[in-house]
Amino acid sequence: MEKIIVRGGHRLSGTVEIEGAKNAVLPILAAAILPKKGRTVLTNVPILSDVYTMNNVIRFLNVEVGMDEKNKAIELDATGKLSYEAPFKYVSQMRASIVVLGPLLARLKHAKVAMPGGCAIGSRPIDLHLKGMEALGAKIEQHDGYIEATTTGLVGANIYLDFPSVGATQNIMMAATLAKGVTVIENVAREPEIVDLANVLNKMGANVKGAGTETIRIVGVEELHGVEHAIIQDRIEAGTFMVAAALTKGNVLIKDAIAEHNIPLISKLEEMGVLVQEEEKGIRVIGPKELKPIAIKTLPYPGFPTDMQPQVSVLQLVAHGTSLLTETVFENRFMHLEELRRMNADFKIEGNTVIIYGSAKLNGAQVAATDLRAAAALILAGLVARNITQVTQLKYLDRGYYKFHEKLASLGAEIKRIDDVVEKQDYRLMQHSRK
Ligand SMILES: CC(=O)N[C@H]1[C@@H](OP(=O)(O)OP(=O)(O)OC[C@H]2O[C@@H](n3ccc(=O)[nH]c3=O)[C@H](O)[C@@H]2O)O[C@H](CO)[C@@H](O)[C@@H]1O
Ligand SMILES: C=C(OP(=O)(O)O)C(=O)O
Repeated sequence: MEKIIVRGGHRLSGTVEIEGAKNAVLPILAAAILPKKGRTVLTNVPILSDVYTMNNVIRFLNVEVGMDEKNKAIELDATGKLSYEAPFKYVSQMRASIVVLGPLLARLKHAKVAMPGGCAIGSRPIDLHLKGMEALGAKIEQHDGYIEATTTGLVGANIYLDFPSVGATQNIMMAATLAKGVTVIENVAREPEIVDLANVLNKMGANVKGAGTETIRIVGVEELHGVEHAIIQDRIEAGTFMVAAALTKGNVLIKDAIAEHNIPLISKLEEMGVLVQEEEKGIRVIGPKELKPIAIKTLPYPGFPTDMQPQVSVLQLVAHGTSLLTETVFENRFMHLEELRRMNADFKIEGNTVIIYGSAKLNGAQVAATDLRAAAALILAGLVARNITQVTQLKYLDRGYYKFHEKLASLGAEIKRIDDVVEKQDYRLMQHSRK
């Protein structure tokens, strides 16, 4: 079994580089289904297991996909005859695969996509995606664990989303690019990743306006063409390193991080006493001697991101005083805290709020990640825990972080990633280095 072993107590310092955003590249790979002409070349692509999974999904649909890991680029060609079915085998590995529904429907008038199901952070229905497709004129049937959508031709419509779902906004936006007439989607998600997708679609020849605001207006076009595009920086990876710096009383420059994408996080870090400076080369984060407690409530963008909630909960655990953490986006995103209890965390869950008692003297323990950001949170806790923390279930970490332990090690953390074969030897080495 692979695990990350970390010995706490080291201040992080130096410069760290951030990858392209997972949550931007995944829908953009789905968008590469749309162009009937030309190749699409994506750069600044993060090398993550989710990206390989999405590549497999669209390869199965007969899109040609060439991944160039060295240059962090992907070349895509969807000009051949495409297939309309995204099977369970791939969709079950990653919920985000549901965003192929809209592009397939737009391009082929037919899509059959396995139901993605929920995950460890809660039930994750897709009713808003389907409502949008139906409004555009698709007939939806659900059978044998699949959603089958057919249309004689999508037609623009006015759509109001009951909740600003990121995936539903992306799916409807992509479907509407090739629909006849005008589509207006209200109460849409406003995340930077939505804006990145809209930029790609517009480069492809679509007419999408308003991305980043509450209303998106799309005028359908006849066809789209391939483009070149560099994926935006990952604000959640950047945020995770900001937390690492704050937690370890460190001084870290997060290179090329975009402050505007992380305003709620930065403002909460400042409230805790962390110094956050925008510099020419990125964002510098300097941790204080003592963190102050804070109240946090997750919300759709531009509110505090749910994808930073587990990491920030570790700051709250060690802050001096009682903090509150309210999760409003997902119904079950506190599982990392139960693992952190093994490390001496003290908190009480009341509905969707956690009372975090703070001033924790975290102790190293063996803990297991339950999802992607839980994995990051447990490793962060290990950075400030006494003795050794061992984190397993790294498949979750690899979904969203590239060389996480190497980046932390380059900043001064005592951290290793090992498998069973070298485990005993490396573990002994770490024990030894302590003496
Ligand atoms: C690949 C990707 O970009 N993933 C992000 C995306 O996920 P994802 O697109 O799945 O998240 P959504 O914004 O759709 O989901 C947010 C909430 O809306 C609910 N909902 C969603 C769709 C729907 O049809 N019906 C419904 O009720 C979900 O159950 C959840 O409670 O946004 C989330 C919220 O910022 C992030 O945590 C994920 O990292
Ligand atoms: C929840 C996340 O991703 P996904 O929607 O892909 O599960 C995440 O990135 O934290």
